[in-house]
Amino acid sequence: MTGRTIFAPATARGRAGVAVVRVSGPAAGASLAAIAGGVPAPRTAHLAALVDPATGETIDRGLVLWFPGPASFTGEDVAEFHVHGGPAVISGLLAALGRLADCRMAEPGEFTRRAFLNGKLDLTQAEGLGDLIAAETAAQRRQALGQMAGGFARIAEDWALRLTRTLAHVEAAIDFPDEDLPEDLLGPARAAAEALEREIRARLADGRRGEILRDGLSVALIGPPNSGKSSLMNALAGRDAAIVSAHAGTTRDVIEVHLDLEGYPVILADTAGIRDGADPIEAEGIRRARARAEAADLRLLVLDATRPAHVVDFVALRDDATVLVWNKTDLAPVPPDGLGVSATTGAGMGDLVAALAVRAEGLLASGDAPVVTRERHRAALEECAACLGRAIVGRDPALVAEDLRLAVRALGRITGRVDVEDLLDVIFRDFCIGK
Ligand SMILES: Nc1nc2c(ncn2[C@@H]2O[C@H](COP(=O)(O)OP(=O)(O)OP(=O)(O)O)[C@@H](O)[C@H]2O)c(=O)[nH]1
Ligand SMILES: [K+]
Ligand SMILES: [Mg+2]
Repeated sequence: MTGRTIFAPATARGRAGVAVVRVSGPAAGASLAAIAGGVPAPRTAHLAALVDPATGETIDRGLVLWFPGPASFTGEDVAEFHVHGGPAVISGLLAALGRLADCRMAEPGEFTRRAFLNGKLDLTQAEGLGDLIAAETAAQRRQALGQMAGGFARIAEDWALRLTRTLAHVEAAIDFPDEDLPEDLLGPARAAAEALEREIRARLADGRRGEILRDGLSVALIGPPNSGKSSLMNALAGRDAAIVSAHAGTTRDVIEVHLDLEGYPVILADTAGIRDGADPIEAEGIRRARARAEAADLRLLVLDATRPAHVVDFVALRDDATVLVWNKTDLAPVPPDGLGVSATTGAGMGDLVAALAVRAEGLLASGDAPVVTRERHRAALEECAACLGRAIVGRDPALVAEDLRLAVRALGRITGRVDVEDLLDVIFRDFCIGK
């Protein structure tokens, strides 16, 4: 498959009122001429009969749009075909496009890749776009939009520019070693590196809120057998996701449901009841329950209100990230601490959801500040901070310069468009003007 012009459905597979097929590349205009009988005015919807040039058969009547580059999503010439969203219409259009010169099906992500290569967006914005398409809750959508707007990219690029200035000063002094003592020279650079390292470390100490929001907050239901963990999960999910029975030791595998908790995404996990003396299969379930509880961002310790003495068996599992929930309050009063609910009658469920939402907000809300949303960002910032740490204690100007250079490179990888040498050129040009 060759061809510099790519095409692909922009909408999901299946039957739909409308499907959009996008074409990007040098032959995008030619594809409109060949199939829609002409190229409409830029950025204006135009109704046309869409004809397969190979057979002369009409595929559909639909809207076509023309976005000449560089003012398009990819920065290239782009054509859009808005057709009826039936499988035969789409396959007919794709087949017609595939027979045109220079045209081929796009690889996954290729439109966005071209947009990146043409400087339409940086890597964090491309990731934000992916996150927006995957967003299931309002908080995820807000975070993705913030990242698409370039908030995090601006911070990373500002840091990279500051750091490159510092590097330029160190390098300039290395080139003129007689003018200054290394100590005088490295003092300001060290101070700048220290300030930046502090800023980066502060960003990293964010409780991973951006990453957790992307993935969903992991909440585990734990407790003794038969306290009603599965009943509670079903009540929260609004469906029979897990088996409920009066038999102690019903749940063995970890069962997950996805919830939208007032805009925050939650992955709720039901687990095996924890007790001693279980058979080997149940014991494996209990091992999985403990592992999930440990990995969770938040735990709901579910106890049976008719058995308040159970609370002493679970003191070791209680911490700041654990909410105590007394279930079966339709049978017994709520013991002193914790939230009372009844999975059977629904009593207290509203309060439980509200309490969970408050916890989720505390863990995930970031105000409007851009945050680290991926391990990739975190790894780059960690590496940058580590390089700065070395530069701060370094005594040899050449080695300090090298560490600063590596620190800028690490920042540059976040957006994928910072080049140390380019930045240095700009900065040294300023130096010359000043001298
Ligand atoms: N009266 C009453 N019974 C409940 C309530 N919640 C659960 N039950 C009953 O308690 C029993 C155990 O419920 P499950 O949801 O299976 O409990 P579990 O904690 O998941 O149990 P394991 O998976 O065995 O650890 C079932 O008979 C439920 O019908 C409640 O709020 N009130
Ligand atoms: K049970
Ligand atoms: Mg269960």
